[in-house]
Amino acid sequence: MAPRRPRCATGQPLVASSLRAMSRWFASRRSGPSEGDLTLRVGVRDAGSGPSCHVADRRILRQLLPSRSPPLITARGEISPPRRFAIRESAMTASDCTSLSLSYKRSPNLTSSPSYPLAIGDRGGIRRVCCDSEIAMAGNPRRFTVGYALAPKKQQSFIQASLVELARRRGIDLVPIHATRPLAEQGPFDCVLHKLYGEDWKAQLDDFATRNPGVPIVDPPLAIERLHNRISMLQVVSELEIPQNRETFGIPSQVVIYDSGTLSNSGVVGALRFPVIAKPLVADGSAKSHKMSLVFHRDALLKLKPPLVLQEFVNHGGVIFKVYVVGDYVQCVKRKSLPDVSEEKLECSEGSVTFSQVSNMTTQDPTEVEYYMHLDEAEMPPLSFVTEIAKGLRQAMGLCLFNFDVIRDVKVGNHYVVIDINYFPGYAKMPCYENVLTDFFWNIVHENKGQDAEVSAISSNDKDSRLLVGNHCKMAEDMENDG
Ligand SMILES: Nc1ncnc2c1ncn2[C@@H]1O[C@H](COP(=O)(O)OP(=O)(O)OP(=O)(O)O)[C@@H](O)[C@H]1O
Ligand SMILES: O=P(O)(O)O[C@H]1[C@H](O)[C@@H](O)[C@H](OP(=O)(O)O)[C@@H](OP(=O)(O)O)[C@H]1O
Repeated sequence: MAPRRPRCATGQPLVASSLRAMSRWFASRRSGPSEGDLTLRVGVRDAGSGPSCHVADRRILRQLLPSRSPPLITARGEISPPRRFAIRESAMTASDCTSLSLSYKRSPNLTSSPSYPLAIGDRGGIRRVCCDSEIAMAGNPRRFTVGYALAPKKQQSFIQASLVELARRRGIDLVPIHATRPLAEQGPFDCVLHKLYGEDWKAQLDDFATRNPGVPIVDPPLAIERLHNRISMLQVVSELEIPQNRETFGIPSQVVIYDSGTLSNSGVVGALRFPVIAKPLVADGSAKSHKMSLVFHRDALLKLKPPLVLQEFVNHGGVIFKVYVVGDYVQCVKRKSLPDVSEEKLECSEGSVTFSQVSNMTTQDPTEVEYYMHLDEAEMPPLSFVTEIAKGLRQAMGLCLFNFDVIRDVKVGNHYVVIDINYFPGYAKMPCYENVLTDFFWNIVHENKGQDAEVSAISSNDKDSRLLVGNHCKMAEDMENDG
């Protein structure tokens, strides 16, 4: 049975359930295209407030997304950065002049076809659901090819059938690039996605970029390289100029050690508070680069092998927050991390212990199981806060695909410490990764197509779209003005 028309009476909060009801109802109408590059937008308009703003609360949209099957809803509804999100469940109520709209369209560079408003409210509150469609797509839509060059393990985890299928349905073919054959002989591609290293690969990408100046390479090797050194990696965080209010952030105190002699130099290591974590200076994804030591006392430093970074260990309650960034999309998840080190433990622990890739480890030790039971209860950092950091990092680094690891200093409570940034992390572990990545590819190839044709592919409603300039992604300027 088709859902009943949703209503929200005057004075009621605009809650997720209203939107969910609307979306179910919308889906049941079958009044528009059911395939192709569909974009769902949820808008809210109040009398006199001018153009409708997009609904904003990610929690609302998140609840909408899993309840709908693609392609009717895409994560496109989540495009706005949270600070622009005007509607909060508790902050706004329906009034007689409030209207909610759901719209879908096929392509951002088609002009709007007439909308057909569907009146749904006969008493106050939400008056109408408007379906604005752009269905005047002539003939077969053009298909796009995204070539990917990934190491076998990465390919296996990232290129899931579900991703390939969703992208295919939206007109994007994901095609492997064979590292054993010259890149110039492969293609054509509308975008090249890669996580391969080495001088030969870099030279091939350079050559490809020269021959195909309009084809985005995600991401530029030079920008990625910054993340291969743990000092330059975190330097970018300390250079961010973001107003810090309720929550603050920074990086751990650290020193870089290039030779063994320096490990006994009080002038260099004397300022560090123990315990410290010794991390290989190079972070190139090799097993060696993940091998670390938690060092309790200064004399245990002497057996370490430079080049490395000594970083003060920050007690953080055994929880790490991983913030995944995909262009302008940001998602934060929590994982387990190293447990805190108390003063007592510090005193009775000898030397150092080694560890590797803690956040990906499964827990078997029963005492650990107990310790990590509270992971679920750990409070997440505000999404708006991590999103601001993500946006700052994205712009500063010129990267679209990365995640960063943040811990909360238990001594301070609202101070966060960024400890690691990874290029092209394990996105398949991220909920809804297929939708997020497909939207990302879609935006890249379509925005790029628009640029090629010297046509602004960004409609006045698409202010939060990204522009691809050269091989870098950056936010559209007008986003800034839309806050
Ligand atoms: N300064 C710190 N204070 C407290 N814990 C830390 C600190 N730095 C690292 N850790 C802990 O060590 C783990 C590994 O550190 P880090 O993320 O730098 O290593 P990595 O090998 O680059 O990790 P990844 O597997 O995410 O790539 C973190 O997940 C966290 O548990
Ligand atoms: O393969 P290297 O370059 O070492 O990079 C790793 C990152 O360091 C890890 O952070 C990724 O795991 P997370 O996505 O859980 O952060 C991890 O994800 P994966 O093992 O699932 O691919 C890797 O991306």
